[in-house]
Amino acid sequence: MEDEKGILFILSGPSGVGKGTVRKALFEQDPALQYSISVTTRKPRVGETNGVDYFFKSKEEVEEMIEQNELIEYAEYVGNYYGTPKAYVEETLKAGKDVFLEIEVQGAMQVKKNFPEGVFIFLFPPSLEELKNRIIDRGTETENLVKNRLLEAKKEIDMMDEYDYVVVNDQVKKAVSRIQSIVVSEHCKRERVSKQYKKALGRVDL
Ligand SMILES: Nc1ncnc2c1ncn2[C@@H]1O[C@H](COP(=O)(O)OP(=O)(O)OP(=O)(O)O)[C@@H](O)[C@H]1O
Ligand SMILES: Nc1nc2c(ncn2[C@@H]2O[C@H](COP(=O)(O)O)[C@@H](O)[C@H]2O)c(=O)[nH]1
Repeated sequence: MEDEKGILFILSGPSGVGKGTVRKALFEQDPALQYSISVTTRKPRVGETNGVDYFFKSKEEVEEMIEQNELIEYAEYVGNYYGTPKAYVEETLKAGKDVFLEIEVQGAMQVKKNFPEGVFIFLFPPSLEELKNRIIDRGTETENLVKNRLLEAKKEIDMMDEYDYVVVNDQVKKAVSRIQSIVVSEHCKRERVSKQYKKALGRVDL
């Protein structure tokens, strides 16, 4: 279906649940999927690259992007701005490719207003204890930031009913397989109603 638009998938869930890990594993399996790189005012972590993990920006630069309406959504999360550049998402969907956003819940709720046709997936931890251990073991946050992220996590989990799908990340492989099923299912749904698909059937004399 070449001139069909791609599907926008929104993957969210609390910090440390494994969104990045699962998304990277999913993309290894399906290189056709496209990742929307966010802007952030957070400082890069060891091993993170500008233009790969994030576009690292100053507060003023992100505020200018907000002012110029260049972001689909943005949020202030634990002291930093995070946002999704509009142009990349719109152009990639228009080109018929599926786009994944990996964003927190406040931002996801803004996307829901502007892209109600998006597919909203909430990644869920096996337990809060496991979530805490994953953030601590990642070793990227100070004790205070771990605490703040866990406080946000509780609020985020309260919003999970707003999502189309909830996927438990007990094991990365299983979570990837569940998301792959969602991607396939959403494509089937749209092909079923696609005018082009009906046209492609052609006519036959009975
Ligand atoms: N299924 C899993 N089982 C055990 N550990 C996991 C699993 N998924 C991810 N992890 C680990 O949990 C930690 C957090 O994962 P990751 O950074 O992908 O989370 P995230 O949701 O993207 O976090 P953030 O929102 O803070 O960026 C990492 O150290 C990762 O290796
Ligand atoms: N609303 C948005 N949230 C985003 C975006 N990009 C990432 N995120 C989320 O922020 C938190 C913290 O990320 P971290 O890299 O500092 O651990 C996490 O939940 C990310 O998914 C975005 O563009 N908009």
